[in-house]
Amino acid sequence: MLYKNSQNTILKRTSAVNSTEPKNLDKDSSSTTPSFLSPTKNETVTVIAKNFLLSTLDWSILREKFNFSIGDEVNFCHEGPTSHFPDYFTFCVLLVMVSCAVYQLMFSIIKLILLGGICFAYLSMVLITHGSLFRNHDHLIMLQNDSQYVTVAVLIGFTIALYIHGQQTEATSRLDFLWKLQANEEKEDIEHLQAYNRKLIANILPEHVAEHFLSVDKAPDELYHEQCDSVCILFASIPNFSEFYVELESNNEGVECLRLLNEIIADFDEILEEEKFKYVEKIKSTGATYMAASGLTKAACDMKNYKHVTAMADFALRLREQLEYVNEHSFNNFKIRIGINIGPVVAGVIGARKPQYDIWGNAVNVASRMDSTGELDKIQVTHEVYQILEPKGYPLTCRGTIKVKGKGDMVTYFLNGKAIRTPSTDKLDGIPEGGS
Ligand SMILES: Nc1ncnc2c1ncn2[C@@H]1O[C@H](COP(=O)(O)OP(=O)(O)OP(=O)(O)O)[C@@H](O)[C@H]1O
Repeated sequence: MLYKNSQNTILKRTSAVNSTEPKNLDKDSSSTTPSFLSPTKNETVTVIAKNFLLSTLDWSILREKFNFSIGDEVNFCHEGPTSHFPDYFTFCVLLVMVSCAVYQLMFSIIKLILLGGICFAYLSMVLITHGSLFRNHDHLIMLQNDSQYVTVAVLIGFTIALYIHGQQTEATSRLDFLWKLQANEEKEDIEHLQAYNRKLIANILPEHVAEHFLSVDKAPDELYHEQCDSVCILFASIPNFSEFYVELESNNEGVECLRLLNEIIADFDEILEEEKFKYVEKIKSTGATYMAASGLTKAACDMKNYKHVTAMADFALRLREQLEYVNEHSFNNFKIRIGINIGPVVAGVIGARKPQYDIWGNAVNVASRMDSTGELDKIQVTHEVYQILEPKGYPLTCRGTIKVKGKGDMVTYFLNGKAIRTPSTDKLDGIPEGGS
């Protein structure tokens, strides 16, 4: 049945083609018509045979003959513009829609409006203004279905698909944005934490040691230690603080005493912030004993002018002054006792979870002994320290020989005051301060 319809249509169309190109068709037919169907026979038989042969022609020949462009007048089609390939227009519109859909920064609702607009505009052309284009196309290629409505379905389906895709893209972009925001916040938090950790480590450890521990190429279990040749060590203790410390209900079980000790130690720490004490490093405070050292790094060890030793002497004098100030304001009578020594030490960090920087060596033990065997309100120094400070104008008094546990007899000195530079001689002169 279908074949019959097609054949009829072909017959109709070939007659139409014959009317437009009669010579060519005749030529073609004459060349392809066998001799037993020559015009000398019955005319009706000839026409039937010719039409039969034309119906068996290759589709490509027909297509070649029907290669019309839009606007060509074709007798057997409906009126209006005709194109053999109106699908191309549909494909072009689909491409335009795809180019809108791939634009990621656009809201999906705006995409929908845009796609809807394009779809509406094209469909009004397909259905209203240029409907004949598709109908004629159907006639031209003898389709039984209606390509006009297929185009409508394709376009609407495509618009919906692109809208869904747009929504998914938008959701992904929003998620990406939120993740980026979260990642930035986390990055800032980590940076703050890192800065805080750095500060903490820098407070626990000397700057150069903290740098070593914060460096990435440091092995986790590696022991940090260094040999320092000329370190000036100070021990400062307040022996009568134990008399002051009592646990009573009135002083909150001793907390108020600790509060005062904390203030004293904090004041000592604050003195170290001064530029002139940059050579001095606090090592630790144990109870009412404060321990400091200078010359622990190459930069902080001045072997020419012994600035790290003079800085330590000045620091010891400042500690004494500071305690006097505390006494004045807290109505107490604390007494400080200071010992200073110089010598080689080994510096290192012990512990992993709570690392502690410390120094060890005979020089440290002797410095501790200078404190423990010293006198209240006095700064006792060894002969080595005396040899450095004395030429620099510091007033020192020889104490004589004392017995030091584990060291035997030692000649020690008391540092009496600061050294100042007199403008006339440009030499360092000592000005005694307080003590003998
Ligand atoms: N790194 C350090 N930190 C604090 N104190 C130290 C340090 N190194 C040594 N000392 C102190 O130096 C002092 C002298 O030490 P040394 O080893 O000569 O004697 P000791 O017999 O071990 O000590 P002690 O007589 O106090 O029992 C000791 O009281 C010790 O506490």
